[in-house]
Amino acid sequence: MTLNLISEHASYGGWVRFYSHESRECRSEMRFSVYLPPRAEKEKVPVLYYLAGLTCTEETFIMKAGAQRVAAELGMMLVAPDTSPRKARFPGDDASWDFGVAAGFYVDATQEPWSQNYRMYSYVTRELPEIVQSLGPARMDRQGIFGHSMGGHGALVCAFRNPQQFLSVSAFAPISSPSQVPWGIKAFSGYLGEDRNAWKQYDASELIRAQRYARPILIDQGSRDKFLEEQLKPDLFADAVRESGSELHFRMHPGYDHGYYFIATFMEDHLRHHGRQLLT
Ligand SMILES: N[C@@H](CCC(=O)N[C@@H](CS)C(=O)NCC(=O)O)C(=O)O
Repeated sequence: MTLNLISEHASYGGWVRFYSHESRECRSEMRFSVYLPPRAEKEKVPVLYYLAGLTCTEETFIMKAGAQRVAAELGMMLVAPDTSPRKARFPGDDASWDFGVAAGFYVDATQEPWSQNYRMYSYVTRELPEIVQSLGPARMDRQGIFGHSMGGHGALVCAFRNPQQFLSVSAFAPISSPSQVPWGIKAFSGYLGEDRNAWKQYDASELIRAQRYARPILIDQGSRDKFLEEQLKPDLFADAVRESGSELHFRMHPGYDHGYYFIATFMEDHLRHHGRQLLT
């Protein structure tokens, strides 16, 4: 596999890098961004994956979330993949912003034609970590994952299904009960088909109801998020967590909306949350 360095930019004493490569799982070009903290020049560091939301790219997080300063201080590597394949094209894949291009929902699609390339779950949990390992300075025994909205859903699912791999998890405004909200129903019907049993493995509420997650889960939510009532429904997830006996730190922030001004405000708290699990 050839990794193509698209660009690099000095940042807080470390490096922001953008890469592209031919993906084994997605069978087309994929892109991701990386932040290497200064400490990575001298020793291996923990790695924290960030999954972005609908309409986002591998640039959104690294440009808007303001995570590099604290990642540099803590000595944590950041990795943010794109939200879907882009070069594999199918009819209707850009007809709406909540399905198809930039809306991969971090699942392995089973329905044609999406199943040919839309394999974001395997990409994030298997292929991307292999690539990260090949970069050199990542401690692969210290991986965490977080994300926003569709990416918050992805992060919770990846962590709950792979608790040995991802030792910490958090989310901003996640779609945490996708089987019960319009965004999730549309995506899962299209990518996974109509059998709702197949949806459970990608539904954070269903997954946590069936197991106790051993580490604290941090979720931040803005009260003025226009998607809160219809798409996010954090109460459903909180109920499921309660049933499982897991530890949820859910914070509702008055006045904040769904966007990156909200995310940037609480980014430091999330990085320190992951640092507490990973920097040991
Ligand atoms: N296009 C949508 C908004 C999509 C949206 O809010 N996307 C979120 C993730 S679900 C995001 O992070 N957008 C990128 C940004 O805010 O920079 C709309 O018209 O309401």
